[in-house]
Amino acid sequence: MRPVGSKYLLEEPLGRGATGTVWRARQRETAGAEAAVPGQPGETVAIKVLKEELASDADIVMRFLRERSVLLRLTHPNIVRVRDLVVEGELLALVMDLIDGPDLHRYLRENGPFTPVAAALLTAQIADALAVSHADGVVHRDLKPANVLLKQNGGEMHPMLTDFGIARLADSPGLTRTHEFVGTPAYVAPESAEGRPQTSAVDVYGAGILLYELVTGRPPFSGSSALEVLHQHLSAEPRRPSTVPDPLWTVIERCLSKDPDRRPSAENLARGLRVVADGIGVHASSAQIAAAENVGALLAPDPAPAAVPGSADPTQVLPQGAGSFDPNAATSLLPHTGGPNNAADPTAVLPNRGAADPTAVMPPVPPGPPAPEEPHPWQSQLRAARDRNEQTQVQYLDPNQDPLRRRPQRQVARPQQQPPQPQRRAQPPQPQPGYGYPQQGQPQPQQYAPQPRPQQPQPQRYAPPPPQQPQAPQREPRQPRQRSANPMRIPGLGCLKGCLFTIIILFVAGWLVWELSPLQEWIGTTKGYWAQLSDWFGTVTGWIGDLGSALGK
Ligand SMILES: Nc1ncnc2c1ncn2[C@@H]1O[C@H](COP(=O)(O)OP(=O)(O)OP(=O)(O)O)[C@@H](O)[C@H]1O
Repeated sequence: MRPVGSKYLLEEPLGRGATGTVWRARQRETAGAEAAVPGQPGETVAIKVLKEELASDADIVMRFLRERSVLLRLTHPNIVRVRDLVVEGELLALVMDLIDGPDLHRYLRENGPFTPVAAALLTAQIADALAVSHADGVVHRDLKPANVLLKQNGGEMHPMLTDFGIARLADSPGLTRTHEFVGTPAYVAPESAEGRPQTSAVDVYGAGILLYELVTGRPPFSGSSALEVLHQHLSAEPRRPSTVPDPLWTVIERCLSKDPDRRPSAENLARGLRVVADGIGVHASSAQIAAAENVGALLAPDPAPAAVPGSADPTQVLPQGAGSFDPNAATSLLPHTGGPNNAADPTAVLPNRGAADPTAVMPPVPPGPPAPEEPHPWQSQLRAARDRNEQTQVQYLDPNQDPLRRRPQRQVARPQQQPPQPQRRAQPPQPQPGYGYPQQGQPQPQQYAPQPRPQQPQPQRYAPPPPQQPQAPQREPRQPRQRSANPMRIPGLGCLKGCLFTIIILFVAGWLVWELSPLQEWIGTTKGYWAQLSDWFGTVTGWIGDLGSALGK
């Protein structure tokens, strides 16, 4: 079991998509105030761990953080609730409610098409969810059966729309800087394929495709390549199956209109579908049947559709050759350069000169790409989020501020240990402001920033400790020691040397006394010491007298 942040433990993978892997996970402890749902220890959740290539893209990480509030605030009975966002090192994860049930793509594959009534009622609930998110300015942009989870409520199935905001994340400049488009070919609205301005009407188009697929078992447009599918979205009309009642077909046709302004708003779509469901059921009254036949009048477009910022580029052209496409796979990932298509993967990425910034409601990205070496404006927020989620951090602490080092105050307080400091500080500053020795009272960002950028605070908590080597040349050269060349300081060595010296002196003195004094004779004759001394004195005196008389002659 792998921890995600300090609050969650991944238990087993539930499924894998283009943008990441969804895991069943368990809450270890209650999440903090930054989570929309704090949760209880032991609670089971679903966690979507975004792919490494997304998590390592700075733009996507920033977008993820910016969209935190959007993702966390979207609540509706038909929207899978996002409980928390985790940023941990290079890992980005969305913590969601765990939905017990299959996704709609799998359900369709295993059980075949829905009845028209069931399809209308199920799509009406999805339209409810879209209406709420569109009112909040959020466009899903990747509506497809795989993103609808079927929650089992007793015998009933309750559709829950998921992956809000994920298409917007994947469509970050980090992935689209080579002009790609993010989407799933079978569900892409014509204006998205063409790179025209996109609005919430793209979700209504996706709902129309989904509705068609629910009643027929397959999406309306298919082909041998993604490009072929996209061309059909642009120019082909959907073929009407004989099993689809007139009123339902009216709704599908309006949703699949090439002109986004002709598509109903999500709210009107939900209302229209319920009227249709009532009118085509076996117990429908004549009034309900008549209302269903007039459903077209209910399908008014949205007067103020939510826009997808940055999606307007009339110069958009379709890619030249986008690889093969498996129409039976509900999802597909197309390479950025339009190479071969891997039909097993979900969300498609196709060349597109528009769709650069899918952020719908959050503050726009500052215009123009930042200089590569400049810190991203959101970097401090990213750092803060990472700090909050990371379990353990080793952080550098200025020795002067380390309470463990400061504790033995006796040493710090000694006045005789401080004198070299004022001398060093009095020296003129070095011409390398970024790497100066950390001094108390100076702002931290300047101490550790590799480049002097006073306006933009640098993350400092995890900056490596400032190198100490540059300080060494500033020290005063030490005077060579005069007293000893021995670099080792042995306690008591001076005392030992004094003792040895005394012993040598005593030895020499004793030897002189032994040789020059009458000591030897005295010991040999066993005389008394003073008698021997007076004999010796008499001998010396006599010897001096003889010497004097000899000199006098
Ligand atoms: N909240 C959830 N609770 C339970 N299962 C989930 C949850 N979210 C996703 N899953 C399961 O995980 C699988 C993978 O989900 P994911 O959203 O990554 O796939 P996808 O929609 O096919 O791909 P993508 O959206 O990335 O293009 C889904 O098939 C679904 O069954």
